[in-house]
Amino acid sequence: MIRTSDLTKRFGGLTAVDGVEFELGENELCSLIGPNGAGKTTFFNLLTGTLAPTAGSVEFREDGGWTDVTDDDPHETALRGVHRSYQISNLFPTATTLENVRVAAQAHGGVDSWKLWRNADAFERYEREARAILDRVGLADEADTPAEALSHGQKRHLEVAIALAGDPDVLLLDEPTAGVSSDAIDRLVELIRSVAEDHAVLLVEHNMDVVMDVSDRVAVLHQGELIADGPPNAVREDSAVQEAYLGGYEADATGDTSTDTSGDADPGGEAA
Ligand SMILES: Nc1ncnc2c1ncn2[C@@H]1O[C@H](COP(=O)(O)OP(=O)(O)OP(=O)(O)O)[C@@H](O)[C@H]1O
Repeated sequence: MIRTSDLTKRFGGLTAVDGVEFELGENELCSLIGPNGAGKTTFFNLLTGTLAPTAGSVEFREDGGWTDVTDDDPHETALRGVHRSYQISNLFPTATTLENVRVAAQAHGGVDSWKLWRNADAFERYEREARAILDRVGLADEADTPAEALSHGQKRHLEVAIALAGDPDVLLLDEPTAGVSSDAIDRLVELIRSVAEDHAVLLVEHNMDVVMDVSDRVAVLHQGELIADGPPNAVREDSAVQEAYLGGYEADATGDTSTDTSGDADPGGEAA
């Protein structure tokens, strides 16, 4: 669905993303992992057009061929079907859960979607769409709750709902489990799994139990370079990956999903 060639981003003398060749297939769930500062967020920002690359290209698959979207801005990439959730909450806090999703669905509908006085049915259509999405992400009972009153885990579900409201083909999820309690993580993992059944998903995640559990593929960035890309088990055994990032990680046989490899510099998100 989306691929990069020699994708590079430099900030002054620092190469944050270094010649990355990457491809995400239809309905594939790939996790992007790596230590703090490895370049994961920068890579996301290059895919969505939030940042322009120093070199290389981004292409998106549409109409049976590849379209060069390297110079697209975030609005253009969103219209093509690339949507992301954010590490830092991007919600309207005082608006209800339903309104947050309805506004996102309406925004995707384009300029005419705001001329609701011309089309009385449009408002209801977007609201119906929003309710169906809330149902899918398990927030139907919270439709009238202000976003700020949701639990931390529910807010992460709402962020996924907002991304889904853009009717994406490719979903980029930026640390969706950050700061979420372990019982809420199980529900979030189920949601990620379900979303990946009909979307291509690229997941940035520090919780290795989650990564090993849900991913079809794992890609590893280290100092901006893609040092491994393959099935979870093969990547876990890879000696370069062990050295750069996974040193000491072993899957927890008890199913405890608390393992977090984000390192000391950043505990991986806000408190629960
Ligand atoms: N706008 C910027 N200007 C200068 N340097 C930047 C900028 N954005 C990121 N960097 C640097 O680029 C490198 C990669 O950062 P990035 O945020 O992409 O890493 P990351 O893998 O997402 O880290 P984390 O896991 O902590 O979120 C870091 O050294 C960071 O300091």
